[in-house]
Amino acid sequence: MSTDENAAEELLRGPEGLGRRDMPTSWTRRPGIEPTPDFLAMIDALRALQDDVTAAVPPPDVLVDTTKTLSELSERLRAYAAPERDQLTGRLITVPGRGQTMSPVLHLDEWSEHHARGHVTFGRFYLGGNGAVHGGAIPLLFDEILGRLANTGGRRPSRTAFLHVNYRSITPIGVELQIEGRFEREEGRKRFLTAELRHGDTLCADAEGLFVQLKPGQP
Ligand SMILES: CCCCCCCC/C=C\CCCCCCCC(=O)SCCNC(=O)CCNC(=O)[C@H](O)C(C)(C)COP(=O)(O)OP(=O)(O)OC[C@H]1O[C@@H](n2cnc3c(N)ncnc32)[C@H](O)[C@@H]1OP(=O)(O)O
Repeated sequence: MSTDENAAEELLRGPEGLGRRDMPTSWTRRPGIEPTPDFLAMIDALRALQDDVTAAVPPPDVLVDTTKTLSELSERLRAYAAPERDQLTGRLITVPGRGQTMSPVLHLDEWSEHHARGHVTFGRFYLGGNGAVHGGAIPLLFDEILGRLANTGGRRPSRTAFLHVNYRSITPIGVELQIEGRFEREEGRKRFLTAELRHGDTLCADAEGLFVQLKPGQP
């Protein structure tokens, strides 16, 4: 088993981890819906495509061909569109990246109810300019790690009320970065969390997030 598969197993088991039993049902995999290796392979291929499209400067004939193929693929998948409750992308919380391609794949190496540590590599798709990750992509990653921490440990569901991000130095694409998040404190429905993103000894960005516990019936 790979480290990620082990991590996914632990995530399911708990007891201290970001266990599936701690998650509100609507956000977890519904019984009977399992991520198949084929589905995850499709997501990996899409991630690679996003990176390749970003970097490519193809000649006109290749462009025409590629566009035709992409349109055909869209049409083919559209026939299998499911309602949100049955959707797989983004809901596979035991799989690094959750089976989605919006944010980069967050690999969690260590976690508890109050702390999480992991690593991530932003691909070419996330390039802002001059080798640096786009400033809008970094909050995606912070929301991911803090959102998980805010909602683990048997806590009731919460949503991000604010996410303050400080960009301390450029965040390079194509290299492994380290990320760490902490559950700092709770005041009534308010949960305060912090996180840092580092490249080696360099602090790239840090964040403070407020997550507010939802009241019954709040979407
Ligand atoms: C259902 C979630 C379950 C998650 C399950 C996780 C498992 C999945 C695993 C892996 C995924 C990882 C990734 C996912 C993470 C996702 C999290 C997101 O990104 S959510 C999308 C973005 N956020 C929104 O769309 C919120 C939109 N806003 C709202 O819905 C409301 O404004 C809400 C709920 C945040 C608060 O509204 P009120 O009406 O319930 O409460 P009021 O009274 O306004 O605030 C309560 C207290 O909070 C303070 N507060 C609220 N907003 C504040 C702000 N922006 N700044 C400062 N204080 C604020 C208020 O001043 C108040 O404080 P005082 O009790 O008086 O001390």
